[in-house]
Amino acid sequence: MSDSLELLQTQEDQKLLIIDNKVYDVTEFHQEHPGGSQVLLTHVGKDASDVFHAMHPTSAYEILANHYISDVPSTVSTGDMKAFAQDIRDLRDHLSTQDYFKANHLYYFYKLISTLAICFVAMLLLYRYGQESTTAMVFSAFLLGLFWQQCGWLSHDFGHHQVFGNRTWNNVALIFLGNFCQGFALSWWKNKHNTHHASTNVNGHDPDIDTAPVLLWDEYASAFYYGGLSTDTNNNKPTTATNQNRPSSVIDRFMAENVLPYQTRYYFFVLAFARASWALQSVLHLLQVGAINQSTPLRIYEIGCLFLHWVLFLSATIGWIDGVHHQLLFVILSQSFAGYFLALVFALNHNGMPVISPDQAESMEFFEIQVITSRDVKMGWIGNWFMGGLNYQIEHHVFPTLPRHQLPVVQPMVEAICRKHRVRYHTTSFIQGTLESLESLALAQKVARKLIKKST
Ligand code: HEM
Repeated sequence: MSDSLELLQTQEDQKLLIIDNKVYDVTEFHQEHPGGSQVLLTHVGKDASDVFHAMHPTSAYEILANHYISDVPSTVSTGDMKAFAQDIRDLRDHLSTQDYFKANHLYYFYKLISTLAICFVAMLLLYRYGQESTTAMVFSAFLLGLFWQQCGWLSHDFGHHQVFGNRTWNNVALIFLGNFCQGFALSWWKNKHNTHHASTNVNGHDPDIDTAPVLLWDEYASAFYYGGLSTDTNNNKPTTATNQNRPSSVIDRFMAENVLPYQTRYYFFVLAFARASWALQSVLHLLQVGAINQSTPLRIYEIGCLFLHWVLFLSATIGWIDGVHHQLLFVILSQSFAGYFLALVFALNHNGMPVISPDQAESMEFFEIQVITSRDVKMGWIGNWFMGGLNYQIEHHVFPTLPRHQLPVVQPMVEAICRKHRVRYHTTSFIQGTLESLESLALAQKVARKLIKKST
């Protein structure tokens, strides 16, 4: 791969990438890229073949042709990993010809109706008993939290275009489930989530592991965060793709000295705020940046759905619950339940799995990175339902557009290829996976304690 990439060392501002042994110039295109500029920039200067095939419909191939500039000789990274990646590509082609990528619409109809039914029961309870029974109000908050979580998984499927062949319909469903039902601005999520898929667990590029100053997930993050603090004083803070705008402030230092060295103690407490914090970030993103490269009707629909969500949620809370204390309790409980239901699953997907430096990522195959940084979790049917199929995280990362109901079918095929090529394929239980995440927090915390001692 490195031989090919030398061809990409050109004029300073030119942005080139390789797809299927052809060089493309995206210097101007990246700003109008329909998936957003950020995600495309993660692969400038690299071989983007597999990530391109994983994320695009056939219509994108026509646009690609407009940016072609030259061919490169066919040389790829190490022999073993080249063979591994080729086996995964062959499997993808096989699955595609056998229609595995075509969703069962009946399955998704059932998912939609059963998910909306949870909301209906939650609202009915609140409407009928919200004024007289605290237990009913608490149970309603629990169900609403569960509804938001399930909506999250369903919008995730539409967001990856797993359901409809027509991408506009996927976006329409995504915005209904995400913005209207769940209260998240989906443009924010799409941009963040697709960047996460393009550079999973790559330090400084994957926004999902950039959670400082609240949590540090690995020793790189600790070293970077504490290193940044010491260079701050010289106004010389290092920057990466995801943290360019991170403020350097008294708060950072306070967190570094008094909070982050104890992160394992407050980890479970902080999960309660996960949903509220994501919702707030997403609304702010929509107001500041706007919906990414979408048509005007979709933008209006996105903003309108989000506005309606919060108006209806607050109206039901104020109208159907007696007294400010109970109203406040309902808001806090419903947001916290959803926070736990979402974050406990997210933490299992990649936290505690290897974190890769950008230099290492350069010399690795896309599929190799996806497999070794993801974790599958063995669950029964209730667990599968609760985790929304994300417990097949490895298969989802290898084939993001594969419909959820196909993940268990494809799982043994992906595992067999990994075993054949001795690529680490990690499967574990819910509890063991959570303990692994905690261990990585503990390690990062240990490093943080050493670094803060050094800097004082
Ligand atoms: C010259 C190269 C590229 C071209 C011409 C291109 C073109 C496109 C087009 C046309 C779409 C819209 C597809 C649709 O919804 O109809 C799209 C979406 C997208 N692209 Fe690219 N792309 C390029 C490179 C990349 C690279 C390198 C990445 C990842 C690193 C990437 C990631 C995405 C993502 C995540 C989406 C959003 C899919 C969604 O709607 O969820 N693209 N791209």
